[in-house]
Amino acid sequence: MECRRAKAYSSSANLGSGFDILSMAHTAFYDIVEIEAEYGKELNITVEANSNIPTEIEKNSASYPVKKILEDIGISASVKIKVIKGVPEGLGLGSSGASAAAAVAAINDLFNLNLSKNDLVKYAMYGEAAVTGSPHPDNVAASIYGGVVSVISTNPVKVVEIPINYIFDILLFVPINIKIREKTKKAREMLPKMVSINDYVLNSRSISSLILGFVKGERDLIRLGLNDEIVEKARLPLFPYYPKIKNLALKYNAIGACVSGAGPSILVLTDKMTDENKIIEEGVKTCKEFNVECKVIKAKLAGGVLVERCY
Ligand SMILES: Nc1ncnc2c1ncn2[C@@H]1O[C@H](COP(=O)(O)OP(=O)(O)O)[C@@H](O)[C@H]1O
Ligand SMILES: N[C@@H](CCOP(=O)(O)O)C(=O)O
Repeated sequence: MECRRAKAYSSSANLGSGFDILSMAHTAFYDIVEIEAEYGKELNITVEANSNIPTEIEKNSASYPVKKILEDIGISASVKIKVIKGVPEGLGLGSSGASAAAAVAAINDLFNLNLSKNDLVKYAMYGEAAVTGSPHPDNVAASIYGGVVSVISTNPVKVVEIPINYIFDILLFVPINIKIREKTKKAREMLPKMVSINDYVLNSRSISSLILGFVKGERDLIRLGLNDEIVEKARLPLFPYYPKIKNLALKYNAIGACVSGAGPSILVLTDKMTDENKIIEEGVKTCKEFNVECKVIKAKLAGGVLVERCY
């Protein structure tokens, strides 16, 4: 039996106004997916996990993309998938996406499929569909590519890595006593069907400012770009402490702050001009005011998914 082990990092999607477009992989957490397989008469997949995630093939974000790949290519095999969760679920840290990213990379290597990174993203999106009902591409793109990515097309999938020319650190406020079942699915249902032209223009300005800020290495543009008028506002009941945390992050000169994915975690970008200690101290107090216990995780940008043989 051949076996591959893949490691994929957590991610923060959206980055303000880049809903379903932008995402950043970070070293805060990672998932490991191990896949063992041998050719057989028919396709048979089993999945086990070290946490309480669904183990039905079509409901787990690691196994569903594997099934899709093997069916499309026409491979009959007996496949055992082991998901070792490191990314906590339902906190806006791309947990389902990290498993999906690791799973597609492992199966690609195991069967020598030579799928491109964009193909891996395409299949990993089935993992998000399995979990939220909609195949959002941003988290899986970041976990597969690493760094900061922009998904500029989904049909066909095309992901662009954004060159980062400004050095920053990452702080994540992660609420540890909030558990919302099917959080991203619910958060997507909160979104408006129509947006005003005014909000559309403001968001377009923000996204262009953020991308240009990263590329040109200009702090002010990144700060201006980390804003959103549409998605974060519609979802505010999921993270009522966010405006206060964002205000104090800006007060203590963070580069900027936004909701991490669909929340409830908050992403703060910092640099040497930032008073990180104050942000952490006052941010944790702010969470408490809302009866939320926040753990603060310091992280850096992470690389893309890695695959090795299991021994
Ligand atoms: N392999 C997996 N890893 C993490 N969550 C999974 C996985 N498979 C299914 N799920 C389900 O997906 C949900 C978490 O995904 P989601 O709501 O998108 O949050 P997030 O991606 O922010 O962690 C949970 O309900 C979890 O049970
Ligand atoms: N673009 C998606 C991102 C969801 O990220 P998650 O980490 O919260 O699952 C959305 O905003 O719905």
